[in-house]
Amino acid sequence: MAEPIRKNPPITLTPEQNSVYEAVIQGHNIFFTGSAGTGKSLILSKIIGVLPPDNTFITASTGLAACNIKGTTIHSFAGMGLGESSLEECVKLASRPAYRTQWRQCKHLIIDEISILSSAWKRCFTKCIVLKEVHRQADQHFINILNEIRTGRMNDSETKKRKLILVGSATVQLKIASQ
Ligand SMILES: Nc1ncnc2c1ncn2[C@@H]1O[C@H](COP(=O)(O)OP(=O)(O)OP(=O)(O)O)[C@@H](O)[C@H]1O
Repeated sequence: MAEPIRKNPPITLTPEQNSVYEAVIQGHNIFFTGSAGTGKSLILSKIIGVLPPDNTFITASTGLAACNIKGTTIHSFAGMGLGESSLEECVKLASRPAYRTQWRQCKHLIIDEISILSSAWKRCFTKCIVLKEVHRQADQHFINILNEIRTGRMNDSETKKRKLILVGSATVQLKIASQ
């Protein structure tokens, strides 16, 4: 007889992760971020799972990021090209029937990888949460490297250690390549 398929137990959010989830439930416009492995994707999937699909639009700033969350690009959602025209022209483009319907329907707009977009979005959120606790790996040195890559602040005195790590493990190289 075939073995029954065992499902992994659902992952419980930590208090800092839960603060993001709760803020969304409470209706905040929220920006959340954090270094690699802090659980951003996990939280996002929980949020997507709980918001009503008929009025929630899942988008990202790039096609690749959009694919990862089974969404569309923000540009495709908004219907105003790259949004580089005048305000008047953008409103006109977004008012075309297909886009007007989406905008009217939309009560929750998720934008992944939002930092890539121009900074106007920063005025839109009422809460910002930076996740600190890393769950993917316990190697603090490696975590520091990932954080430095993420913020673009490379520390010269750390370079030698970094090289040792990069040469030492193919897994690490792959992980760095994907950040
Ligand atoms: N509360 C938790 N309990 C157990 N495992 C967790 C928890 N949060 C996250 N993880 C695990 O840690 C790993 C990293 O999580 P996730 O991919 O969501 O992080 P991320 O911040 O999106 O990372 P990246 O920025 O690299 O994409 C995953 O394997 C995830 O299942």
